Parts: sequence; structure tokens; C-alpha cells
Amino acid sequence: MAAMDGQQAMRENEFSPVVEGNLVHTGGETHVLNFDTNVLSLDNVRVPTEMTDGAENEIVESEDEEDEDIELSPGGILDEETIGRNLSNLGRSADGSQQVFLHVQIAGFSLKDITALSNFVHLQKVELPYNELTDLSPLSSLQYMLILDVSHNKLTKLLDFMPPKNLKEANFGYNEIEEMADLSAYHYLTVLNLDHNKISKITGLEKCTRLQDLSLAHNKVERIHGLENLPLQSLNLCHNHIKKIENLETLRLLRSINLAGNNIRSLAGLEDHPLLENVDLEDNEVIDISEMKYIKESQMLRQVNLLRNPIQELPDYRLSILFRMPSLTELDRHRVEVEEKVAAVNMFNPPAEIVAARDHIMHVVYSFLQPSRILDNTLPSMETPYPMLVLVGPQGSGKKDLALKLVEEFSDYFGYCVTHTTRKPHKEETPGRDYHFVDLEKFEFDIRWGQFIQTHQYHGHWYGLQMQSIEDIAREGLACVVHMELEGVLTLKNTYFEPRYVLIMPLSPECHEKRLRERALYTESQIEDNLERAEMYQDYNRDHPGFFDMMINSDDIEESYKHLRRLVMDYLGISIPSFESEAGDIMETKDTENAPTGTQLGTRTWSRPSIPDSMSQQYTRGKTTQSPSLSGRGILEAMSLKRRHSAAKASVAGYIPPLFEQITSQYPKTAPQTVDNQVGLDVVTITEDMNRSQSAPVNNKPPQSDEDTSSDDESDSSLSMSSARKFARSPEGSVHNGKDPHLPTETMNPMELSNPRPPSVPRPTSQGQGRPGSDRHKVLPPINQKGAYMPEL
Ligand SMILES: Nc1ncnc2c1ncn2[C@@H]1O[C@H](COP(=O)(O)OP(=O)(O)OP(=O)(O)O)[C@@H](O)[C@H]1O
Repeated sequence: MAAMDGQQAMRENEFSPVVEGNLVHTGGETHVLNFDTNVLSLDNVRVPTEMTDGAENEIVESEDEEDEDIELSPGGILDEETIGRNLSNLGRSADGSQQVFLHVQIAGFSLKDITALSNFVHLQKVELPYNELTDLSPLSSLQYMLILDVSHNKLTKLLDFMPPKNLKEANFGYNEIEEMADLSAYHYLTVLNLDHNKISKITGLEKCTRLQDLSLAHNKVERIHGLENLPLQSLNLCHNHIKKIENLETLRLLRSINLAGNNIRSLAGLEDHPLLENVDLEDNEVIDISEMKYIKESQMLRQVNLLRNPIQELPDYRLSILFRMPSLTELDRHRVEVEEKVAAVNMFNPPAEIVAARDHIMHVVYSFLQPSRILDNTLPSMETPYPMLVLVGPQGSGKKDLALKLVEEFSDYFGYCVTHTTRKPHKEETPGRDYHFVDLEKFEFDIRWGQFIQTHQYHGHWYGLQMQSIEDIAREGLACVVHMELEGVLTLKNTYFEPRYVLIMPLSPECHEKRLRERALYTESQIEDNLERAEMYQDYNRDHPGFFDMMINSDDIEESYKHLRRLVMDYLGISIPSFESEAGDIMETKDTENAPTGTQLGTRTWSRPSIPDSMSQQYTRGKTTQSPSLSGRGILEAMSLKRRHSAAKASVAGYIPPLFEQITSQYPKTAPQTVDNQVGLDVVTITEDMNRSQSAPVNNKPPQSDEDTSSDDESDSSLSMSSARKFARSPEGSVHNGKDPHLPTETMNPMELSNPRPPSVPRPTSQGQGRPGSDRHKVLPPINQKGAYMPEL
């Protein structure tokens, strides 16, 4: 049968050799194998066709019977018959002169003596696993051997025969080797497998300068050493007694490391392996997520296994790891899904917009849980949102100093809005003036009581803006100046407030760093973070045109104050810059790149509308009166306008309640049309967003002091948001004079009655334009009105 198969094979592919006993069929010919050398005899033996055809079955049967009778390699002594039956891979000898078998595989013969193999000098691949070998010296003559597998034997010594100089791969796994030999003679060794032995020390590899793959799994190795400068790409040291990852610095080509089943706590030692793709640390003692810092810089890392480590107990463990190493494709033997990566980013480093949205939602929800109260001073009217100036920028930009200075100089116009923080006061700071310094408990309490409209955590401390803080300024009839980080601005943009945002930017990193260091308040990493954030601010400003109303370079605080001052005066209308100076401003706004210092305008401008500058016109608030354009607006503003347009249409069609009628009927009248009426804070264009305003007019207070409650009781108790809006506008569209049937005016701010403002500075009225914030407190002056406060220019 075998002969028949052999012939058939010959016919199908005459170049594939087929071995039957000592006959080899190849290329249409049959050769006799000379077992002494595993060289094919050149004397071809033509097997007579009639023999193979006619007596085929007989021959096969008799051969089969013979096969069964022969005992192969009796007593574990390898014989030629066994070798002959297990040779394969006929090919050219290494010197190219003969056709030889290159591969022998004799597994599971309980071999003890392989002397017979020494004649087969041309063998290149020798596989003798699952035997009982203790001595490999007969292999010394196999000088062409490239691959040797003697796993699952009883060897106690490693490569204890004359080295075949070309040996590339050696598998000595599952033996009883206790010591590694000096392998310096094996220059070409690329793969060495010593798994499941009793090796406790890695030695003798120093000169294996081609060793790429070393496996010492399941041994007794206690320390990683002796591997210096090897070109290892794969290192398997799993299931040893290793406690520390060490001495791997020089293995720059390492791609895969398996350290599973050891006692490792730290990943220190794995850093600086740029090609690392796979790290297996299953069943170790890694406990701290911060350990990931040692591998997270490895750009090529795709697979990490931390199964059965204490770190797995950490909350959000998987997402934490994925956040730190977003390029992973497999974690703990599970494929990483894209959704997981997104969830990880949103959880641990959400985009500022998401932080702000969450913050806003939280405060709105908490405020809705409280009894409602109208804060009449900051109540938005359709024409005049309560005026606020927000100085934005990275820590150390000097915005707080600028804000305080501004408030000091323009004390009749601006009040400094004191925000809350959980950080401790600095030496020169005064509680209640610089911040309300509170502890975390109080801060959280206030959050739960819906006191904040915005909070932000920065460098481990909480900062927050309370509605009451703004209200306190507004009650004084003042516009409010506040400073904050970008995240705070993003939250604020979700509320109904419509401040002016001035970016205070230290454009020179050197100046910024110097200022931060001079304060001697920050750690190195905080300084670094602040410098990085400064770059982030610049990018944000560039990528979001119009987000900030203005940018001022704060490298030199004195200079920047001059710019801010001029800006504010222009804003307030208390100075009319000459045409030249206006033109100068506009130049700066157009050519922001080249303006070395001073005021740089984003896309909106506070300059006067008469300036023929299409860019600035486009973004100038107060220009979009009859037909407000959506271009150049933020998404929220654009959406708000869209809603208003549809509300207007619906109103015309009579579908909606009078509230919308009031709003929509007023809308076209809100924005100033000319230079003359675009003075003062009223220049602010209204971009009311009914959605936005829903979150804010209602302020909710925890139980108040007697003093407080007495003032607001009446308005607190019963006013709904809608009635508040009705109060803001009459159905006819004029600013309400306080005689709204729904809201008795005099009860709106009893505080003022009980605690009237001392008449120190003559405070001009706003000539019917409505004071910012409240209709009843006309505080900000019209331009050049007689008696108005005029700071020195
Ligand atoms: N309510 C808030 N929301 C967001 N950020 C805030 C808030 N209040 C303060 N911040 C900002 O937190 C950061 C840290 O506050 P800190 O008082 O330490 O700043 P600062 O050193 O005075 O900053 P600067 O030098 O720019 O004035 C500052 O950038 C500050 O503007």
C-alpha cells in the first residue's frame, strides 16, 4: 500500500521525495539510502514496473508485517532503522555536493544513546524531544546543525558538546539543567529555550551577540542580569522568583517581555524601551496605577497583561490604564474597544467643554433642588444683560492684579467679584478681598445648596463663582470684574450671563516662568503645567475666533494695565479716542500676528461701529439689529438665535404664549444702531438664549441670615422664572418701569430701601437705556454726561 502511495505521489509531483524504508522515490527515480551517512546512493535502482504493478499488494503486505516485527532502537539505543524512518527534507548538503536528508525527528523513543546519529553529519535540523537523553556528545560531529530540539529529556548540562558553529536555535526546555554553560562559542545562536529547568542564575550569554529570543520560563531565576547588550527582542522570564525589573537598560531592541508569575511590584526598569510591544505581568504584585508611567511612553506598546495583580481592584482600573496608554489594542487578554478609549478620556481628561457642561448641569440641578429666589440685580433684561468683565488666562498671567487695579481705579463702575476657593490664602492676600477662603466641606456644602454657578478644580484646589457674589456687586449698581481659567469661562458661557472675556496672556514663556518663580508658590510641575496651559490658551484663542473678546499681552503688567484701562474706558464710553488711536486699535485687531504687545483683538471688537472694518463689524456686539447674522457666533449663540427666530415666527403665527411675544417684539430694538447710541456698556449686543436664562434667574439659597431673608422674602417666595421674565419686559417692549402687575416693583429689592447706597459719588443715570442688569438701578453713565465720573486719562 505504501509503495502504491509512493508511486502515486511520484506521478503527482515528481520532485517531491517519498521515503519508504531505505528507498527514496524522487524525480521519477528510486534511490537507495546509505544509512551510514544519510547520503543518497548514486546507484539508482529502477524498480521494475511489473513488480510495482503486478505484485504490488503482496509486497506491501509483506513489508507491513516486517515493520511490525522490527523493534526500533531497542533499549533506548538509537539505531539506523529508526533514523532512516525519521529522516526527511531532502536537499543539498551544506557544501552543495550531495543530496542529503536535512531533518531528523525522533520523538518519544525513550532514547538514551544517540551515537548512531553521529554519522549523519549533514543533518541541519535535529529534533529529539521526549526521550531520556543525558548526553549529547554524539552531536559534536553534526557541524552543519542549525536547529536542535532536545526538550523533554533528562539533560543536566546545556550544550555540552563540541559546538556546531552555525547552531541558530536550541531548545533545551523541560530538562534538569541547573546551571547555564558558557555559550560564548555559539556565535550564531538566535533562539535559546531553557524553559522548565532548574536554572537560578543567568550566565554565559555575554558573547551570544545574535541572541534575539531567550526563554527561561519556569526556572528559579531570582535576578535579571547577565543580559547586558544582547540584541534580545523577546525575553521570557515568567514563573521565576524575580522581585525587581532590573538590568534591562541596554536591551534597546526588546519587543516582548514576559514576567508573569513573579513577585514584581513596580514596573520601574521597563522604561526606555521604544520598541516594546508586549508586556505580560500577569500574576504579580503590581498595586499602583502610577507604575504605568514606566511603560506609557513606549510608543509601540499594544498588549499589556496585568491580570491577577492587586491593581485590578482599583476602581475604574481598566479605563485608567487605557487613559494612560491609549494605543493599547489588548489589555488583560481582552481586545480594547474604541468606546472604552473614548470613555477613558471622558473620565480622566475630558475636553474642557465637557467639564464645563458637566459643571453647569451640576449647578443647575442643585439650584433646582432649592427653594427659588429671584436675584433682581442680575436679572437679565432683553436689552442689557448684567455687565461682567471676565479676565481669563493661565495662572501667573497677572489677571488678578489687573482686576483689582481696575476695580480700584474705576470703583464707580466696577466691583471685584470675590470668588470662593479651598486653597489657603497667600501672605499678601486678604480673606474676603482676594477670595472667600473656605474649607472643602463648606465648598461642597455650598455646591449642594446650589450656591455656585460655576466651579473649577485647579492644581488640587477648588475655585467657584457664587451667584450671590455677583449679586452683591450688582446690588451696588456696579458691573462685575472676575478672573478665572478657561474651564470657568466655558461654564459661564452656558449660563445666561454674557460677559466680556478678555484673555490676559503672557506671550513670552520666559516672562511667564519668571513671574511664576518669583512668587515662590508653585511646585516645578505646577510651573510646567502653567507654561503648558499658556500654550493651550494661545491655541484655543487661535482655533476659536471670537471666543475671547480681546487679548492683552501681559508680559509687562504695567503695559497691559494701560491697554486694559484704555479698553475699559472705551467700553464705558468715558473717553473718546481720537480717530488715529482708534485706527491704531483696529490695526492691532487686524494684524494680531505682528502686534508685539498690547491689545489684540480676537474677532469681536469693542471698537466703534463706524470704523470701516468688516471683520470687526461682523463680530461687534450690537450690530445685528434687524437681521442678526449667525456668522461669527459661537454654536450656542447661533442656536439661541435660531430658536429666537423660530419663536418669532411662531409668535407671528399666534402659536406661542405672550412671553415670547414680549421677547420677540423687543428684539429688533435692542441693539444700538449708531456710534452715538453705542456707548457705554449698553453696546453689548443681546444674544438672549432662553435656554440659558432658565438656569440662572432663579437663585436658590440655603437658609439665610435674618438680614438677608428680610430683604428678599417677598420676591423669593412666589416668583417663578416666567414671571421674572415678564418683569423684565413689558408686552409692548419697553423697559419696564416697575409697575408690572405681576411683580410689585418696590418689593423687588427691599435691600436697597433698608440699606440705601451712600450718595458719595454722583452717579449718573443712563438716560433710559437701562442700567446693566436691573431696570431699576441705572448706574452706568452715558457718555460725557455732565457730572459723570471721569477718570484722568
Ligand atoms: N471661579 C473660578 N473658576 C475658574 N478658575 C478660577 C476661578 N477663580 C479663580 N480661578 C483661577 O484659578 C487659578 C488659580 O488661582 P490663583 O488665585 O492661585 O491665581 P493667581 O496666581 O492669582 O492667578 P493670576 O496670577 O493669573 O492672577 C487662576 O488662574 C485663577 O484665575
